[in-house]
Parts: sequence; C-alpha cells; structure tokens
Amino acid sequence: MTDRATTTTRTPLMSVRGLTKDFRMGGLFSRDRHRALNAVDLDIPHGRIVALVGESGSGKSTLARCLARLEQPTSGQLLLDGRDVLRTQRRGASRAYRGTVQMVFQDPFGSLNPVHRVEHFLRRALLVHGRPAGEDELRELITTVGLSEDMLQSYPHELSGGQRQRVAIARALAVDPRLVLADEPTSMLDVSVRIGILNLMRRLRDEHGISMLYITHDLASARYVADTTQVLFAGELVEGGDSLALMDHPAHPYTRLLLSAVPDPERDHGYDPVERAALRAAVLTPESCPYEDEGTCSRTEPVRHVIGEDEGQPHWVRCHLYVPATPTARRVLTAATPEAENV
Ligand SMILES: Nc1ncnc2c1ncn2[C@@H]1O[C@H](COP(=O)(O)OP(=O)(O)OP(=O)(O)O)[C@@H](O)[C@H]1O
Repeated sequence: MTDRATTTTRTPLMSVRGLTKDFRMGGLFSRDRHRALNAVDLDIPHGRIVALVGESGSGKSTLARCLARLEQPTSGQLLLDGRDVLRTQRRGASRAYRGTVQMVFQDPFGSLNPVHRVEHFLRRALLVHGRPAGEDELRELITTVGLSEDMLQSYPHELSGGQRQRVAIARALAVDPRLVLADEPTSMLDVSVRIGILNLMRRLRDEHGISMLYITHDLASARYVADTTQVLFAGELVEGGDSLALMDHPAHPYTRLLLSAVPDPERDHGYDPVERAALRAAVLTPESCPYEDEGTCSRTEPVRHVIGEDEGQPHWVRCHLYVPATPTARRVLTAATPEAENV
C-alpha cells in the first residue's frame, strides 16, 4: 500500500465541489424541483476507501450516480485528477472516464442477464474497453475476486448472492478502473457472506490501489472497511474524517443519532429514547454550537469546523447551528415517528 502521508498530500483522485442535484417533480413542464444534493464537497484520495453513510433518502445513491455520470448534476464541479470533467465532457462521460470510474450496484442478480454465462459478462466488459479478452485474462479476473475458474462457465442462477456480487465486481474490474463506486454492495447478501465482500474491497484497495466510494447504511461495516467516513444528512454533508476517529468521537448530533441506532453488545439498555430525542432536537432545532468561540458559526451558511486530524485526515464537522433548508430536511423535521429511522 502507498504511504498514507503521501497519498493525502496528492491531488485527490476524485473531488466534488458544490455538487447540487435537483430532480424535476411532476410533469415535463412542472417547475417543482426536489433538491436531492446541496453543495456537496468531497474528496476521494488515491487508493483509499471512503464510506458515505446516511439514512434512506439522504442522497447517497444520487451522489454515486452523479460521479458515475448516470445523472447530470444541476451545478457544481466533478474533478478527476484535478480536471473538471463536467466542463470538458459536457455531453456525457467519455469512454476513458467510464473505464476509470465503475459502479457496483446493490442487486447483483438484477445486473447480470440470466441467459449468459459468467465468462460472457467478463469477456464483453474487456472487449468494450479494448482490452485483451483471452482465457488468461478471464482466469485472472475471476480468481482476483476469490472465485474458482470453473465458475466462468456458470449461469447467474447457479451462483449464491455473494458469488454473484463477486462476479459483478470482477466485471467492474475488467476495465481496470481507478475508482469503484459501490452502492450498498452487501445489503442484499446474507450477513455471513458480507464480510467476504468487505474483505475483497480491502484487498482491491491494498493490492491493486483501487479507490472506492462505499455507500452504506451500516456504520459498523464502514468502520471496518473505510479509511474515511462522510456523513450525509438531507443531501448535505455534516461530518467527515478518519473512520475510527469519527465513530469513536462523533461530533455532530446527526452522526451521534446514527451511531446510537447501531446495535452495541456493550450497551445493555439498547436505544436510549431520551438521548435520541435530545440528539434529534439538536439536529433540527439547534440552540448552540460547541465551536461558537471560533467566531465562524452561521445559521445560514454550512461552515465547516476542523476539530482534529487523524492519520493525516482532517476531522471536520458542520456548524451545529446550520439546518439545511432542503425539502428532505423539512420532511425529517416534521417526521411524526422519530424512531422509524432506517439506519
Ligand atoms: N429520479 C428521481 N426523481 C425524483 N426524485 C429522486 C430521483 N432519484 C432520487 N430522488 C429523490 O432524491 C432523494 C435522494 O435519493 P437517493 O436514492 O439518492 O437516497 P439514498 O440515500 O441513496 O437512499 P437509499 O439508502 O434508500 O437508497 C430522495 O428523496 C429520492 O426520493
């Protein structure tokens, strides 16, 4: 693995700046818009796994789809090696971009056509990107993801969910990507096989230097696999930093609210409804910010306070006083059943 200090001082592999995505609501001529992402700034360094965590509907998949260029951002910059790809490739991703950035989806069955054998998916991906697609290349791909060579002849329905997800990852690797966007790659798998996929992700980072954006509801898996974690609330980031530091010392009440829902064998009383109600109030109707003495707090601007540095990564938290004005935040604000969060 490359040295951490070196990688963090380099230009990140991928950065987004001020990324905003509005969806049109209603008919073709409707003026109603739903803001799914608002002014997101995020870096994905070389050879690092960045987890993006947040509740259902917070905008995680929309962000990944913007990075994959499956969605066109409404505004903002998308920088690959520091170059603004939205400016240079206005009409859509170039073949080189699609080779560099690959996406792995939640449902491995849905993304594999049942009439083809595994070797077909891998060979096709190699050929589409102009790479050699002989027996050696196929064997290398399938074994890289921990499957045996004879599985090249299998049909998707003959494989388990975990094996299918490995095939989907092998197909993404066929184009030799530098960034893999993994959108909840384990959420449809049995708990017993999830760890195998997480370990594969770590191996791809460590042995192949691949960067990943790992999207998940599961904070425990983010802690296990990701170098850094970013927390998304209602389309805006609220906290980010080294995964262990962030989870051991969460600073934003929303991060603490998410963590309070993670089962913890050392916490004998389960969820604490009083604590959770206080955290929710601190998120939605903040009265103070612990970093007010810095003099930069704002209720109207999403100021970031840098509160530490771990493993070369700044630990930052958004000013507690700021509450996003997006419709998603308003929906959360008015949620009738606070304990119905899906974390
Ligand atoms: N094509 C679309 N048209 C309109 N609204 C959309 C569209 N795609 C997403 N949204 C809305 O944008 C918001 C963010 O959705 P997104 O799927 O990115 O969230 P998420 O955090 O990935 O949720 P989940 O974990 O449930 O997948 C949601 O309110 C969703 O309803």
